[in-house]
Amino acid sequence: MAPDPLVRLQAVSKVFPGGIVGLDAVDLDIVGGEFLTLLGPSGCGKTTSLRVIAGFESPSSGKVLLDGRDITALRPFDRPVNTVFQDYALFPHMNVAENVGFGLSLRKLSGAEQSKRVGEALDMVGLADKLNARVSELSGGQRQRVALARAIVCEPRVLLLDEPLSALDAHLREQMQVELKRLQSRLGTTFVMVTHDQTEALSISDRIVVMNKGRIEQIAPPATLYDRPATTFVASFIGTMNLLQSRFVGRDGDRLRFAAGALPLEAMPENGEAPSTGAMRIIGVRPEDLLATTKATAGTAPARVNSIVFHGRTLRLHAELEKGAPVVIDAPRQAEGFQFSVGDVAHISLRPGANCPVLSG
Ligand SMILES: Nc1ncnc2c1ncn2[C@@H]1O[C@H](COP(=O)(O)OP(=O)(O)OP(=O)(O)O)[C@@H](O)[C@H]1O
Repeated sequence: MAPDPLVRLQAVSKVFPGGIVGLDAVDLDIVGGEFLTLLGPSGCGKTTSLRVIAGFESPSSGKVLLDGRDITALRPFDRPVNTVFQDYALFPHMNVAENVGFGLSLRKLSGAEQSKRVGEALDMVGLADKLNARVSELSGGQRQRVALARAIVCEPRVLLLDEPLSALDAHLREQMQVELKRLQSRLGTTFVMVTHDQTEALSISDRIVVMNKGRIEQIAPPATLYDRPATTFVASFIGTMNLLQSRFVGRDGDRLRFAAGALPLEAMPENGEAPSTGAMRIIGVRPEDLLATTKATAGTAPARVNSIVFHGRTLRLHAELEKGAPVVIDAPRQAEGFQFSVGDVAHISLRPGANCPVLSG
């Protein structure tokens, strides 16, 4: 049985003035202690979801529950929830300790207790030696850490993070991803993060919620989302996925067998159900699950190479199958006999053992 959720969004909709739908009947269970990421393109409803949990936005309909209690009408400051904003929202005229202690000073804690907790929070984010520094003297990464310390010092049940790393350069961002995950594990606090960066979501989260147009497309751990996306939207949003139209031709043990032109495809059964024979379906195939050879053999499909892009250990071929269907293949640079040029015909086949999901919608 699934554990009781810490936070539950129950049929939450948000319609903004002018009839703009921010959220459309969203049901979401957030488990205590997990690192959950809301991922999706601009305008899909990520920030609105976060603001509804924080209490900055009230739903047009539906409920927000915390530990089974209805908190929909509770004001933000009465919720055991804290938010780290994209721009950090630090007070420039205060030093680091004052910024971190600000939330505590609103509570009735002794001065000694406040200093102890500020010290501990700064220690957690590796800034114990910057207690008296001015915010203006800090680097972007250090400001980010101060914002985190300020959010965790009040020991919220849920920490909400709205694109917390977007202001950092790529290198620092990757380092902070590791730190953020480590901090979350140490605290055991539930983190809910918004990002539109799929690499960030995949590397940091226990579970990812993929959103599209105010709705949830799929909720799953990173590997499941990558290996078994449920819909064409998720498949195209997470990594690169070839979407091949294919006709179901029958079963082969556990595998479903499809034919896409001359390229035979195996796919995973969806919920154990096979489509009816002859039905056209969309199959997702990762670029690394396709092989390209110079010679045609049984089971290969010809594709004209339109471009070749250097990707480090692999070369990415952008090619066109018969009838103009685009296909992307990642080929190891060292592959024996790898000698394609733009304009060549590559003969494409499925890597033996590759698992390709059958996608809906
Ligand atoms: N205060 C508002 N008034 C009117 N429309 C709004 C308001 N806030 C959000 N919206 C609309 O609701 C939809 C969802 O917005 P939201 O900010 O949640 O998206 P998002 O996924 O966080 O996007 P981004 O990645 O660009 O921040 C969008 O169409 C947006 O224009």
